[in-house]
Amino acid sequence: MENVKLAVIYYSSTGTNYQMAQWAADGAKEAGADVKVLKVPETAPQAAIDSNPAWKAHVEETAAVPEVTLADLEWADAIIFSIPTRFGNVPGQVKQFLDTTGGLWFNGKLANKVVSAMTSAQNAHGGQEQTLLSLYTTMHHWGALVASPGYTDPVIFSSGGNPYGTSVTVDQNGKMVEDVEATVKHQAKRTVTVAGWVKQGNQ
Ligand SMILES: Cc1cc2nc3c(=O)[nH]c(=O)nc-3n(C[C@H](O)[C@H](O)[C@H](O)COP(=O)(O)O)c2cc1C
Repeated sequence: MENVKLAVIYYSSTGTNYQMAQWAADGAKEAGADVKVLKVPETAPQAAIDSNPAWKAHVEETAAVPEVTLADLEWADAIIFSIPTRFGNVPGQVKQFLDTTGGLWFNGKLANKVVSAMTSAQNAHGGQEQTLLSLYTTMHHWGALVASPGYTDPVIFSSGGNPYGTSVTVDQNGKMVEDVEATVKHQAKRTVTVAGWVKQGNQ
C-alpha cells in the first residue's frame, strides 16, 4: 500500500505492547506503508515506575522512541493502537492522550482515519475485548473508520480468535502465552489496505 501513512501508537509498561507495535510496523512496511512507531507519553510518577524493575527497565530501553504528538495524528491515514488492559479499560496514559485530541476533532481532522487496535492482559479472559471496545468508543466519536480484523484470515483462529483486534495473554513473567506475531502482521496489513482503499476513493 504505497503512500499510506501509518502511525503505530502504543503504550507499554513492561514491553508486550511495544513488541506488538514492532510486529505491526513490520507487517505494514511489508505491505508498502510509510510507518512511524510512537509511544504514548508516560504520566505515572517516577516512584511508581521505580518500584517495578520490569517497568523501569522498559522505560529506559525505549527512551529513544518518539512520543506521539497531535501532528502525528494529523499526518496519519491509518492508526494502529497497541495498549494493555487496565481493569478492562484503556490505561490512564492513553486516555490522557486521547483527551488532548479535542481541537483536532473539532476541526474535523480525525474523521475518516482508518484505525484498529490490539491489546494484552494477564488473564485469558481479563478484559481484552472490553479494552478494545472502550478504545473504539472514542474512535467512533472521532468519526474514524474501525477496520477490525474480524475473521478475515485463518491465522486469527490460531491466536485466540479475537475479531475486535489482536490480543495476547501475558504470564506472571511477562512472557506472551499465545504466538500472535502473524496475527498482528495480518491486522497491520489489513488496516493499511483498507486505508489505501479509502485514500484512493478520496482522490
Ligand atoms: C493497574 C493495572 C490493572 C490491570 N488490569 C488488568 C485486568 O483487568 N485484567 C488482566 O488480565 N490484566 C490486567 N493487568 C495486567 C496488564 O494488562 C498486563 O500487565 C499488560 O497487559 C502487560 O502489557 P505491557 O507489557 O505492554 O505493559 C493490569 C495491570 C495493571 C498495572
